[in-house]
Amino acid sequence: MSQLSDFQNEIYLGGLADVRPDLPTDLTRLAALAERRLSAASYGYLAGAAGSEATARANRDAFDRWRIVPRMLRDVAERDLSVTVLGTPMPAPVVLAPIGVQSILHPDAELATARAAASTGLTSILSTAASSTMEDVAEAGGSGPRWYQLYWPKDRDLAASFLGRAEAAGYTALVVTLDTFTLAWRPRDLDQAYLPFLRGIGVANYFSDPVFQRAVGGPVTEENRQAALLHWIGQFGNPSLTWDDLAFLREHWDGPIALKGIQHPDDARRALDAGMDGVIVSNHGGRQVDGAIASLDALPLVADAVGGRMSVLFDSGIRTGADVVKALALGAEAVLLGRPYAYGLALGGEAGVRHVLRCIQAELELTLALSGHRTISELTLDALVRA
Ligand SMILES: Cc1cc2nc3c(=O)[nH]c(=O)nc-3n(C[C@H](O)[C@H](O)[C@H](O)COP(=O)(O)O)c2cc1C
Ligand SMILES: CC(C)CC(=O)C(=O)O
Repeated sequence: MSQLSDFQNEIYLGGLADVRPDLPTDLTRLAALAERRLSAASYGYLAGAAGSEATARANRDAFDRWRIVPRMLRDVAERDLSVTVLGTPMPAPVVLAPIGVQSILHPDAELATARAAASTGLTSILSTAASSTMEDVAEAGGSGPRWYQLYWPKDRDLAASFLGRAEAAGYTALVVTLDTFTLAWRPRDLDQAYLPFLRGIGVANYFSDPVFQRAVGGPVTEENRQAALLHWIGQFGNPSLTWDDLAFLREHWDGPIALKGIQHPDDARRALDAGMDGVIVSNHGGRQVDGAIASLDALPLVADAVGGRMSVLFDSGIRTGADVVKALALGAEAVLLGRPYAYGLALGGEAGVRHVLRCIQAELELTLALSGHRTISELTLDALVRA
C-alpha cells in the first residue's frame, strides 16, 4: 500500500499523484485486491477474457518484448505531456476506455468514473451499454471532456437516436466498436451463468430511448420489462454491417469518428478511405477472439499504414507508465486504459478511479523524463529496442 504523506507525494511526484493510502501504486496489483472485494461473477466478468485467455496474456507479454533505451543529458526539466487527439486537448495521452455495466463493480458506476475523469481533465469514453443514461453521465462529468462509444444496433432509427442524444449531451467524438457485435465464448461467464444484461444492467440508454420505447409499445415498466429485454437482445449487435454502412455514421455525426477494434493495416486503410478520423488498435482486452494477435504487435503495422493521415489510438494491456511510453513510441497518439480503472472503481469508487489515473499519469511523466524525453511528440521508435 502507498505510505506517501502529502509532503512525500510532493517530493516524489511533484504532487502529481493524488494517491489513496489504501490502494497500491503498482496498478498490476489492483486485480488481486478487486477479486477479494467483488462477487466471483462480477470479478470474472471484469477480469475474464475469451476462450483460454491466450490473447489476454499475449497482450501483456507483448510489452515485455520491447525495452526502453534511456537517453541522458537532454534537459528534461520542463515536461509537457499534453496532446490533442480527435479535436480534444488532453493533459496526457491517456483516455478512459469505454467499459459498460459498471454498476456490477460499484453503485456509483459510470457517474463516479465520469467525475474522476473530469477532476483530472482526462477524456472518458462512455459505453452505449452503460448502467446510467448518457445524459446523466454527462451531467456528472460536467465540463470534463467526453466521447461516446456506439454499439451499433440493428435498428437504424435507434442508432441515429443514440447519436443525436450523444451530440446533444456534449460528447464530442464518436467511437464505434466493431469487434463486439456479440459477446465471445467467455468461459468464466458461461461457467457462472452470468450476463449482466439479463439482470437489466447496461440497458439504461436503450430503455430510456424514445425509438426503443416506441418499439416496445411505450416506456419500460415492470409489465413489459421482459419483452423489452428480449427486444434489447435482438437489437444489441449487428453482424451484417459492412464497410459501406459507415456512410450512415457520417450522415448522423458531425464530429470526429474513430473505429475501435482494428488489428489489420488493410482495415485501417479502409477506415481512412471511408472518411473516418481515427482507428483504435484494440482486441477488446483479449475478450473477443481467443488466439488473436497481441494488440501491441498489431500497432506498428497499422501506424505505418495510416499514421499521420488519421489518428491512431491503442488499447489492450496497458498497465504501467512504461506501457504507455512503448505504445506511443510504436505509433499511438494516445492509449485507452481499460481494466485498471475499473478495478479502481471497484475498490474505491470515484476516488479509486482517480487514484489509478493519477498513478499512471505520474508514472508516465517520470518514465518519459527519465528516458530522456520532454514531450510526447519526441517519443519515436528510436526510444525502443526489441528485447
Ligand atoms: C468489463 C469490461 C467491459 C467492457 N465494455 C466495453 C464496452 O461497453 N464497449 C467497448 O467498446 N469496449 C468495452 N470493453 C473493452 C475496453 O474498452 C478495452 O478495449 C479493453 O478493456 C482494453 O484492454 P485492457 O482492459 O487490457 O486495458 C470492456 C472491457 C471490460 C473489461
Ligand atoms: C457489451 C458490453 C457491455 C461489454 C463488453 O464490451 C465486454 O464485456 O467486453
